[in-house]
Amino acid sequence: MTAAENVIVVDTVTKSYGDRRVLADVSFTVARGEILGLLGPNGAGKSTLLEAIVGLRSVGSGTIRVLGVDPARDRDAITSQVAVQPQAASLLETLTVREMLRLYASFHRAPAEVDDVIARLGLTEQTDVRARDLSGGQVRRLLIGTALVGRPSMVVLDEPSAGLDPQSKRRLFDVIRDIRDEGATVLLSTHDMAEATELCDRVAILVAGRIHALDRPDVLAERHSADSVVSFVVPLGADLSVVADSVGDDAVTVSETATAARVSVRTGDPDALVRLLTFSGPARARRLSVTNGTLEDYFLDLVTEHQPATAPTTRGDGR
Ligand SMILES: Nc1ncnc2c1ncn2[C@@H]1O[C@H](COP(=O)(O)OP(=O)(O)OP(=O)(O)O)[C@@H](O)[C@H]1O
Repeated sequence: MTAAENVIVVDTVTKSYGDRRVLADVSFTVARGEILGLLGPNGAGKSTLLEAIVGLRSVGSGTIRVLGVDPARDRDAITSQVAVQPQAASLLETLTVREMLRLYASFHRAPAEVDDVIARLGLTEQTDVRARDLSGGQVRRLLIGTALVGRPSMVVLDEPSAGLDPQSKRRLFDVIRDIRDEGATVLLSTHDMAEATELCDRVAILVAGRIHALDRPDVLAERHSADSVVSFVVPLGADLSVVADSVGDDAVTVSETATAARVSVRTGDPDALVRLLTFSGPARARRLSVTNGTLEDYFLDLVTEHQPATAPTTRGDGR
């Protein structure tokens, strides 16, 4: 990838509020046509970083370039090309969905077709419904529509799918993928590991103001060092000694229902355990499944390792 393709370049950025450091040596790039997800526990610095990237916050040291310009200095270039998902408060509640999107479209030189955006968001039935009469999930989709209607080169979304039902989430993922496929760059923050795994091309994990990992979600999931979990169901009272002898008592967890026992076994060699179960394990083991490390496992590893023990302080006025 050449530097020219990098839409976002963040280089050794540091930011403090008073003597409290909230971003420390943060560096990364995001390419054109890429979806980058920012993951981090509460207070990790995600919003501060997103706001700095769209020029709404200054940084202490380091540089940020978005589409080749300094976002804090060249606000016009940023506002015309970067869409930020607005807050609900910015909706005019007496306007209908179509009126609202037409209004946002009027701010741009070459906006998308409003009815097309409405259809992509799955809001066709609500086209003539006023904003104040929409459900929470519909409002959220409309807000994202206001960001998309200007056909931006880059989109910044803060927890875009929070509060959406599974079907709306799926539709939103499709919309976000579409904008990526059309060549836009998407930067989003999320607390939802499934969303990050499914949607993001790469994920940055921010803990206590530092990026501790940045890679494809499947690569990060594999970095989780813990064992796989092999699960199966056996009849109540089944003899599990051959399993316990092979992996040790501590690795075996049994939860019993009225009719059967679900057994979970942690192991570094799931293949060997599956062979054991197939050829010489407890009789009638069924519903066998193997789960490997997930992005969430690795995320929790990093948080445990790097999160300071003290709780974050409340916000001051250090903007
Ligand atoms: N204006 C401010 N003045 C002082 N401290 C601030 C200010 N804004 C944020 N902070 C502090 O900076 C740290 C990072 O906050 P930020 O909102 O960027 O985290 P976040 O990762 O977005 O958290 P969340 O997931 O809870 O939204 C927090 O400890 C927060 O209290």
